[in-house]
Amino acid sequence: MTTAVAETWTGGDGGRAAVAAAARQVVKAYGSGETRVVALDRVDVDIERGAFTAIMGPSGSGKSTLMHCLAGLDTVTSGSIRVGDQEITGLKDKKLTRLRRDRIGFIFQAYNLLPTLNAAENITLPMDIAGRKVDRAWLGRVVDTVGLGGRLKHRPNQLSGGQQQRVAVARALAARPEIVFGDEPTGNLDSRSGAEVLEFLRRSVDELGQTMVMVTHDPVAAAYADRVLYLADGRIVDEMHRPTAEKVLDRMRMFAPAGEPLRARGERPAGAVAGSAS
Ligand SMILES: Nc1ncnc2c1ncn2[C@@H]1O[C@H](COP(=O)(O)OP(=O)(O)OP(=O)(O)O)[C@@H](O)[C@H]1O
Repeated sequence: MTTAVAETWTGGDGGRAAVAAAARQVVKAYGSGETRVVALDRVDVDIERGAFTAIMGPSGSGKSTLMHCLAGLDTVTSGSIRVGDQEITGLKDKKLTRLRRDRIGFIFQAYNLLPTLNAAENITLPMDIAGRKVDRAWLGRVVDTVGLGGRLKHRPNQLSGGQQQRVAVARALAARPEIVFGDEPTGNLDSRSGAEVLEFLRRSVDELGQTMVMVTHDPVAAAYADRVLYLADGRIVDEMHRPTAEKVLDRMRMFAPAGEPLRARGERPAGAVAGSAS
């Protein structure tokens, strides 16, 4: 299988597209001549609105590239990307920047919080910079959902890693983006803090109706999603609905290149130093 597309483009959600983002025949190649690398090879995918999608696959299979192309962080070599109803392929930098700012949220492995600002200020910073009014009622719900109520006046260095990542999650959700993309959002956290953050991501989908897309290597993390897409050599080779960690691990065994060690949360490949595993 090389496609993961929905049967219909729009649903009954008041005319809003049921598909939050889509890729059609997307090719992304880096370099040229002998050094040309095809990171995405004619990928078709629909990201369902209001659902939690995980993207998995071996190292180098194109997970981050797919996420970056869907989020307008990178351009495609050919094919097209839509966010909602808008074709973003070919948009000029300024328009892409505005689209990312207004419609997309990001959570990265590094929390990227400003050390001099407290949690509340970090959460509203992107909106303050954009000159957007903060919707206090919504912000209250987001803060409750990620469980930060008592810590809003704390600076990042007064918070644990898990709490800092929750601030980053709240920052991503605060502006009510159409989609939140996470690149290994729990990659730097111990399993307990990671589970907390994943539970908040799940709640943001269930209770706030957020659309979430997460790149992960971790079958336990992927089990929080509604659907897992598997990439190999730049193609979508499989997908799974209602995953469990065991089923994801079994599927990973099927697709792991010979000799590549499989990792579950907390396990690191031999010789890796803490924090270096991607
Ligand atoms: N800027 C770049 N220049 C050249 N090649 C690149 C660049 N970015 C990615 N690639 C190549 O594209 C392929 C896909 O990379 P990508 O980072 O998307 O994989 P990934 O599945 O996210 O890997 P990992 O799990 O290791 O993060 C790899 O072969 C990678 O070396």
